[in-house]
Amino acid sequence: MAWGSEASARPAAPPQLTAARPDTTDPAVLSRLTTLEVLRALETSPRGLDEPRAQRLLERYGENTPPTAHPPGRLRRFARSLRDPFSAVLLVLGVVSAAVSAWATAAVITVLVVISCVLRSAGEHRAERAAAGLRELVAATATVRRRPAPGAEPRVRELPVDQLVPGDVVLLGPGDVVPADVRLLRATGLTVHQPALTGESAPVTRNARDTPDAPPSGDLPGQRHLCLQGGSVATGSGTGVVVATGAGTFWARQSRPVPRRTTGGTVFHQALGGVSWTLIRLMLCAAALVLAAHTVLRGPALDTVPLAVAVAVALTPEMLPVVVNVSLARGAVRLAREHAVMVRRLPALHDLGAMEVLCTDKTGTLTRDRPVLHSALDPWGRPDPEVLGWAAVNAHWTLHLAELPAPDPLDEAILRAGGPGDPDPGDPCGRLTGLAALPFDPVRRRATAVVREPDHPGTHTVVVKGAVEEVLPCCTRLRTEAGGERALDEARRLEVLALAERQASAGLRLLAVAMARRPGRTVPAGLTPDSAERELTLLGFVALRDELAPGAAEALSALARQGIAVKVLTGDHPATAARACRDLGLDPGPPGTVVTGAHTETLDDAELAELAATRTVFARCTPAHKARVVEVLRAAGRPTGFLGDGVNDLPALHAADVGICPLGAADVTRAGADVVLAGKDLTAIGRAVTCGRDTTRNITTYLRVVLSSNLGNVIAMMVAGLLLPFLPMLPLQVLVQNLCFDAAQLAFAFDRAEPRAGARDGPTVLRPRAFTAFVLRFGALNAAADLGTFAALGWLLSLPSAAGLDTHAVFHAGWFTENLLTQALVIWLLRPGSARRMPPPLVAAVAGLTAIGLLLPLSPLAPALGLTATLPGAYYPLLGVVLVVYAGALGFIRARYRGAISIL
Ligand SMILES: Nc1ncnc2c1ncn2[C@@H]1O[C@H](COP(=O)(O)OP(=O)(O)OP(=O)(O)O)[C@@H](O)[C@H]1O
Ligand SMILES: [Mg+2]
Repeated sequence: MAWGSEASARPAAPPQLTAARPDTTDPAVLSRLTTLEVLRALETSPRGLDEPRAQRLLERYGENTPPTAHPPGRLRRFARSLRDPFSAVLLVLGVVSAAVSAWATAAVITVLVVISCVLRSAGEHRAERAAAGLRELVAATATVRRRPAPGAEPRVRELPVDQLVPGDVVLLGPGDVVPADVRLLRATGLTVHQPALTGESAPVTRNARDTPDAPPSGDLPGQRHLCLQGGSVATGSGTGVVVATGAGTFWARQSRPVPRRTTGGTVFHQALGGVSWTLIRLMLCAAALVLAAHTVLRGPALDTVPLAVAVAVALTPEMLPVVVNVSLARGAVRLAREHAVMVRRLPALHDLGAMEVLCTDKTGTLTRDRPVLHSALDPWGRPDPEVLGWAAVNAHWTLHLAELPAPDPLDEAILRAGGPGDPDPGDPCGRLTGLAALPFDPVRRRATAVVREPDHPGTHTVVVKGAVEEVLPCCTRLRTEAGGERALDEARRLEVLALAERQASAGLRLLAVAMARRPGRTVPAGLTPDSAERELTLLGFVALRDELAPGAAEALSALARQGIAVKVLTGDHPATAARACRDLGLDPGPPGTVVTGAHTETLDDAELAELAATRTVFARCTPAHKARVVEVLRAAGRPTGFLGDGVNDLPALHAADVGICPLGAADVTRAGADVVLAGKDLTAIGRAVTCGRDTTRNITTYLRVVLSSNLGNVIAMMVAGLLLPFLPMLPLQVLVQNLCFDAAQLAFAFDRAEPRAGARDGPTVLRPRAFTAFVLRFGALNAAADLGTFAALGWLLSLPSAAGLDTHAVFHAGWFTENLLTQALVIWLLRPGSARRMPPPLVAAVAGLTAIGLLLPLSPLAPALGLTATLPGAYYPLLGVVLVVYAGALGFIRARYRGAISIL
């Protein structure tokens, strides 16, 4: 690349060996050394390392893998899974049982907790492994300058980040993640985002200094001439030498992992927390009720405590964390395999399903960001090739002088069309000399280059290009039709804006180009936007056309069908944005309804939330504007996703419940996104949403089946407790049947929701209220089936033929069998979708429950559990009748409340 070889022409510091090599990873040492000393210590130069030496250094220092915390061991993971509310509550119940000497109850509870924790930690381990595998697929690269052989000319190339070694010279540009600890050699307008390192959320300025500032406390992140691993470039560019990699970096030495985006507080965590606490409250109420009812009826008795405990345990969906984890991990793996969508944070899958609004960036996401030149116009709208020439001068010299690792697509298009950067086509070999540059940044929306023209000795020529609304206020004059200049009065200004509006409405991306010649001999020291970008003469515009991204229109219409509102938040001109929306089939609203970033600043959060609820397009947004729109939408209670590719999208990506980035996004955007689309087609978003919804639906089905059947049991147990002179089911029996049911429920994690053709589709969130009505209805039905069984058993036991049978044991065995069989029926019939097309794990669960229900009371284990082996033969036909009636009623209610079953 040209700017790489240009830079290499500068004299290099000869590599010298020092007797005692200072340790450049030591903050105290590093903060003392000059740039030259650092280069010497690392035996490198601004021309970069040669490949053979880099190989040797790689062997010596090892790979530059970002330091991650040691993956927790089995025991740690097990201990961690004890921390979830269900395990904690169960453990308390176990302790209560032990306190009243109900040892069997305490033992079964312990077994339940252990099984759930083992399964959960194993599931998490597998999910983490899968996620790590996916992360590798989106691993980043660094731009380095290396020489193929010791004497050869340096070349700039992309290198996997883990191959970097101390001494490598890296180029940093907007959107790059700082790949290692770097001492800057050059920097232009460089600002780095490093909230995790300094706690500041705004980007911090970085510049090259030969002699470092004396830091007050040896605090590396505060030093302006260093870019530390974990930061990312917000604007500008820089070249630096790697001083520490892998375990030697600042972060590794803090023995903390490079922080990722915070995961707490998303829809998923709130939803799961809400559901868990609702259930825990329900469970405690039920236990208290059982205790109170039995005490009132029979006076205080210690044996009701284990029963109350058993009821509480029976109501606890202790497998919920396991089912949630396994379902999410399976969904993520399926998305990766079938649709090339990487879910980097598993709960994001739930949040995708919950998403009600998707905010998306335009350029690079809905459009391809491969602009091609359409026209170059003077301020009056007539073709003028000279304007393109000056735009190319600006693009060429900002690239060169700022040493950007890669040109921005707009600059690339201008350079492709405008040649090597000289406005005079008669002399294309570059008579100009670049002096200084202020690279583009998304807040200023302009780029400036200062050059020297041989025909204008003693002057500097400032060339500015950027968004029309940003360049125009810097202009005081404009080119006339005759090639002269005149003052830019208010009337002209309005005319120019109207021309820009017309061009933008045609879908063109428009850049204004302006210049000024100012006296000056030397390179302007300390070039600032204020000093350079003023009193310019407007030369005209370059208009570029960008194609729509493949599949963007289909993706948007699929999202609309899925009930997701799409909003476009772009840095581009309102009219260009509105036109792109129209071309994509998204209604931008009547003319004048595009909201601008500047306008959002005049509104408070409530006003902006109101506006954001109804408007579709937000244009001329800075990164902060984008993030604020996302924040107010979220604060209004609408789960919000953000889809974007650029460094200007990062704050919004972090602010959203789910951050999604398309293929080809900047490194830092990929690193910050929860979901990465690795395929070309944007329609994968719709599929990811469907997968998220299916996963949530599986979890909800699990909760509904488990809770309705458990609630039924508890109601039946309480009613029977009031009617019978003995405990309707012994605590141990409650727990054993609970254990069987738990095992069967794991199958829900393997359920595959069926295509919901024609059904109303919408965002899915785990919401306690969403299934309370369902659970009550089906719970009552389940209780009715239990009570029917009690009646049948009561009648059988009153017959003369039953004389001599152990009434309690027969009753317990009869109910035990009925319970497991009704639970099998519930799994079979309450699952959404066709009962005939159940996946094998669910078939196995139904068959297993049936077999245990029928055979356990007949097995040698029965007496130990207080179940008898001699159920009267007449019981089975009666049970058959109860089950058939129950199944019929289930089917009836299911058909009646079809909507309630298939939709949350
Ligand atoms: N290299 C550049 N030089 C000068 N001006 C630029 C350059 N790149 C972009 N601009 C101007 O700045 C505006 C904002 O750019 P920004 O990167 O924030 O958003 P965008 O690329 O237009 O859109 P989106 O936010 O949808 O990706 C652009 O519309 C353009 O007018
Ligand atoms: Mg973009």
